[in-house]
Amino acid sequence: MEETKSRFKRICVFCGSSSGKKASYQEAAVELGKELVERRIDLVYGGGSVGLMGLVSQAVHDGGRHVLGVIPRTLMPTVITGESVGEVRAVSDMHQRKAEMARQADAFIALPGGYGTLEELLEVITWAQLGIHRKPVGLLNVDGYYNSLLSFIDKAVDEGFISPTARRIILSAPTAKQLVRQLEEYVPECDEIASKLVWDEVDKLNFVPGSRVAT
Ligand SMILES: CC(C)=CCNc1ncnc2c1ncn2[C@@H]1O[C@H](COP(=O)(O)O)[C@@H](O)[C@H]1O
Repeated sequence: MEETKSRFKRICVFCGSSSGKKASYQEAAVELGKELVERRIDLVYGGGSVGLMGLVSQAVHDGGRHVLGVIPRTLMPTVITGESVGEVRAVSDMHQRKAEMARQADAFIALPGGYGTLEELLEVITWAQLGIHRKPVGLLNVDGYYNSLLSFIDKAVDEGFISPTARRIILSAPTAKQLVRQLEEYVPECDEIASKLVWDEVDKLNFVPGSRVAT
């Protein structure tokens, strides 16, 4: 397979701890893993081997890229979340896990998933809106899984709860190849107020103003 260089060193993937009912969800998780390998991008994710999380991490590991699983100590027993491949970093709670995954990544992708995936996705979007980071965020909209979420967000824009600038934080595409290409081309727009906010070092998620990606 020919390798393509990327502006990203490591991407964080949020996805279901279940596999979903359609084979297309599972195929998309493996496809995304292979796309990261092809572009020489490492993975950070929530650890373990359950559901789509297991499929994407295995695909990246099999392709020879580094896999970092960030997992709260409580979820570490393999009877709960399964064996992790690659490096495992234990953290004390779910909040630390999200902060650590976000700190380690240059971009975020959400595959289909449930509450956990939505929560992680919406948090990094909110952080982008507040200027805590300017890393791209993409939805892998497999078989239109996220159509209703995207319609809801468009309604929130129409109703005046989300600004058009903040709407443009979320990228989406039906395939991994298209989505990663969009993430590569993403140019963050800065809300005037957010751009003036000064966040603590801890909160900043390695964002250096003026740099193309996180350092
Ligand atoms: C006790 C139990 C149900 C464990 C198995 N389940 C899990 N194992 C690992 N990470 C998870 C688990 N549930 C939620 N997460 C976190 O939330 C996301 C998946 O949640 P969900 O399946 O979409 O909602 C993942 O990205 C992960 O960071």
